[in-house]
Amino acid sequence: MAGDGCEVSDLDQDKYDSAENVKIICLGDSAVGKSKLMERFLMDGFRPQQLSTFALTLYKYSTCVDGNTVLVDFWDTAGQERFHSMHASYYHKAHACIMVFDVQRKITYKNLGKWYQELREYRPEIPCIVVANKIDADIRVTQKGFNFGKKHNLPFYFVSAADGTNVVKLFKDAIKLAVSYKQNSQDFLDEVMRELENFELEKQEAEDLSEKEDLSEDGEKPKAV
Ligand SMILES: Nc1nc2c(ncn2[C@@H]2O[C@H](COP(=O)(O)OP(=O)(O)OP(=O)(O)O)[C@@H](O)[C@H]2O)c(=O)[nH]1
Ligand SMILES: [Mg+2]
Repeated sequence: MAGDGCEVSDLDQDKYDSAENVKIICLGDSAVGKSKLMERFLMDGFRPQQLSTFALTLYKYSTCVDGNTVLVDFWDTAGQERFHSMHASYYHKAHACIMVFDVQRKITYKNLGKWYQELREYRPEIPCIVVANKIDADIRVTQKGFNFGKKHNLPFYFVSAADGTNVVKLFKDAIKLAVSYKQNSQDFLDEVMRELENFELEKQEAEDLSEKEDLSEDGEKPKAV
């Protein structure tokens, strides 16, 4: 992405502290359609960027929420989810999560519990939307009750990356939730992290100061008369 000035800060998590940036992550078993959903939503203007070191793809998207420009980074994984565990940095400073399962494979629905548990370990309070993908394969699945959403009090959508059903709604809602989370949250972990960062800074300052004092003491030793 030459020339747009983004390359340096792409993985600079501090940018998510600024008001206009939000980070939305996607979770779920391999092959449930996470990437296809993102591609379907971003088709007109998506700019995939393969960062092989981190094995993830960032999709950048700019939109307007309540009259303000919002830059969204959608984070998509490239394979690690097969091991049912993501690197902590994937969750770090995320503002919303889209959690996907495949209506054709029961196991991917069963595994939502594991994904949700891991999500909550890192991000106890961010909004999370549960998504039943591939409904085009058999529309009758929409008659079924999938209780995971209800059980955890999470919004639930039937979607299809293949024919586009509900995809725009899903992503627009996810962005709104991410922005409102960012504006209103008093996420306990965020607070703790901020406190810890301040604490580290203060500690460092104190150490620097005492080093200086030691030095000046050395330099001003009373001379023997
Ligand atoms: N019928 C149908 N197939 C879909 C749909 N979405 C994705 N697929 C297919 O499912 C397969 C997996 O889709 P991906 O988007 O690559 O899945 P993923 O979750 O990103 O998989 P990993 O990157 O391995 O974690 C592909 O063959 C897609 O064509 C859908 O809505 N309907
Ligand atoms: Mg993928």
